[in-house]
Amino acid sequence: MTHLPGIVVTGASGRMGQMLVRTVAQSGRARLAAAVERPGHDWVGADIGEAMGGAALGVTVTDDPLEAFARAQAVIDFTAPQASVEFAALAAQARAVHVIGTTGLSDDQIAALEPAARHAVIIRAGNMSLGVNLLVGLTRKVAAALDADFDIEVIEAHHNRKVDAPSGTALMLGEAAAEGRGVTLAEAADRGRDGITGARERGHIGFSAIRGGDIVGEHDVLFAAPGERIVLRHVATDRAIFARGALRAALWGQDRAPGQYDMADVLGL
Ligand SMILES: NC(=O)c1ccc[n+]([C@@H]2O[C@H](COP(=O)([O-])OP(=O)(O)OC[C@H]3O[C@@H](n4cnc5c(N)ncnc54)[C@H](O)[C@@H]3O)[C@@H](O)[C@H]2O)c1
Ligand SMILES: O=C(O)C1=N[C@H](C(=O)O)CCC1
Repeated sequence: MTHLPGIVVTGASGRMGQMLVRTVAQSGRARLAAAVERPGHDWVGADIGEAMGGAALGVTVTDDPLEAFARAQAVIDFTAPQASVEFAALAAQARAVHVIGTTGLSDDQIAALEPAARHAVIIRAGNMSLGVNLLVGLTRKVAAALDADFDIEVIEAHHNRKVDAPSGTALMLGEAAAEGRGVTLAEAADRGRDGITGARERGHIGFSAIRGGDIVGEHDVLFAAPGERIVLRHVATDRAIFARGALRAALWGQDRAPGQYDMADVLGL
């Protein structure tokens, strides 16, 4: 029996789920303790490695999250908003670190995580990559240095299967821009322009979302003023960057005090 921390991957058949299964299994720093899918999914009962089209990994896909979480030290969860809220309560019951990559949570769903965070570690971020988390800091800094002559626009592009907009990353970047400006994103955000919108309002932070093909994730923060523009850009070309960040978070969370954390905490930014 190995003493490496056991990790459960939820949503194991998904784009991120499969990347996480490979990342954990090949890491040498953790072991894949379980793979969870929703009840009724074709993969439940199959070996996760074989279901992914490769060699058996000796881990059978289960639809019983609590039983799986109870056998592990951490849960890495890139699924869907309501599933992540439910998993937070179960992970807290099992005292497992819960790493949440799921995006698109409503304010109420985010608030619903708080009871679980009183008993266990939750690490949640709309983007787990090092590059984006550095870009968040740069965005805050540039926004603080510029006045409202610079219109701020966050432009994001993702694959055609993505269900939420703006992306979690775009919202992180928007929050950072708002913080730099000394305003709240709730008061400054301009989302979903269509039709006769009127001229752009000074001080607003705009969002645009592109969806197409297999784009992994691209984000620009545009600062546009009369006579000049600054563009801060991150381009993801491989989902492995998110999976590596999530595994790093799961290991970092071991032995931390219960509470809610983000990737800036994990990366020491
Ligand atoms: N934070 C980040 O760095 C980051 C990076 C990539 C994707 N994401 C987010 O991760 C989420 C998943 O993205 P994806 O592209 O892998 O989606 P996907 O649709 O390919 O995968 C989601 C998986 O979750 C499973 N699932 C849904 N409800 C479930 C439940 N109740 N129990 C068990 N499994 C359940 C689905 O069956 C599916 O296999 C999205 O919210 C996406 O925005 C975040
Ligand atoms: O593929 C996705 O979905 C992604 N979601 C995150 C977001 O919403 O920002 C991170 C990038 C990929």
